[in-house]
Amino acid sequence: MTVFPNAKINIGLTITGKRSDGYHNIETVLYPLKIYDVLEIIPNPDGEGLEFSISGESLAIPEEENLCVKAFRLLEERYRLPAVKMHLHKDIPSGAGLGGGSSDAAYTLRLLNDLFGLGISREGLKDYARLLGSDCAFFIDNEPVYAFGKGDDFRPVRVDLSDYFLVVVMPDLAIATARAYAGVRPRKPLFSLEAKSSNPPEEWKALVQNDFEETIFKEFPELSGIKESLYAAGALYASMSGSGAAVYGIFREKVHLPELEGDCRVFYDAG
Ligand SMILES: C[C@@](CO)(OP(=O)(O)O)[C@H](O)COP(=O)(O)OP(=O)(O)OC[C@H]1O[C@@H](n2ccc(N)nc2=O)[C@H](O)[C@@H]1O
Ligand SMILES: Nc1ncnc2c1ncn2[C@@H]1O[C@H](COP(=O)(O)OP(=O)(O)O)[C@@H](O)[C@H]1O
Repeated sequence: MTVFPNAKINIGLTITGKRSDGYHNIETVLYPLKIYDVLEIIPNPDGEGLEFSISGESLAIPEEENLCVKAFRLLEERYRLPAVKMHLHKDIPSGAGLGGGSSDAAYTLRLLNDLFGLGISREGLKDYARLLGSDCAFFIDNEPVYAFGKGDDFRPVRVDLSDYFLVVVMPDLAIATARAYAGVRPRKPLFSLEAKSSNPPEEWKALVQNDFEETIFKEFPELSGIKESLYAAGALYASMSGSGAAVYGIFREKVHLPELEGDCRVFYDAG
């Protein structure tokens, strides 16, 4: 069976404190994007365990560190899984703040559960996903949410970008999430992102900000340049997603940005 793990953006992100487990408490809105990887899992009656293969965008990690493989191992320890072949085709850029690896992991859990009738509930799948990464559980339901705590507790929000045109720009650089968190000083939120995100995107520019931008834009000024280009092209709201490096713009109308396409991957109508 083949499924299409999708990406996400963060709409606003406040880092409110450092936790005793080394993670940070955050407040953010997670919103699914129409940018996809491809994941196929089929039974492999002549094989043993997991046969994993990968194509597309290259990842500089060994197979056992791939989040799809980690998700398989997590369930393999707890359930009787038949031998499978799993193929992942990567198109979602990595180190982008688009959650591609987390989505691959969540879709692996969902697909194994469906294929082999494991009977794991939605909440059970989210609990397994939380073991694989803070972003991962979001992709089980894949609905817009206000995320808090480590970023893996959720409440539904009324954010709907389906009438807008979303552009996601990924420059040729990757940012490691742990390093991005290490550079940020936590702060108290000025207002409730949960409440403000239900205001229309036209009002977000003055209200909704991503705390990672301050430090990451200093290190990579080209990202701030991309955000300015998106505003210059008429974006109602533009921001870096999560810990970067992707920057997105929300537009009222369809746009084409050839000036950004030379140095970056540009995804149109991604919302
Ligand atoms: C920043 C966010 C915003 O949605 O996403 P990305 O930009 O990575 O997509 C998330 O918080 C990332 O989630 P995820 O990418 O799953 O991170 P994890 O694997 O859980 O953690 C990677 C590392 O980031 C740091 N980390 C992560 C989450 C958190 N609330 N506090 C942290 O300090 C920790 O150093 C951890 O070791
Ligand atoms: N299937 C996967 N796809 C992408 N990245 C993966 C995957 N498995 C493990 N990783 C690792 O996870 C990290 C990035 O995860 P990803 O969710 O794609 O990006 P981001 O944290 O920028 O949203 C990278 O260090 C990458 O090596």
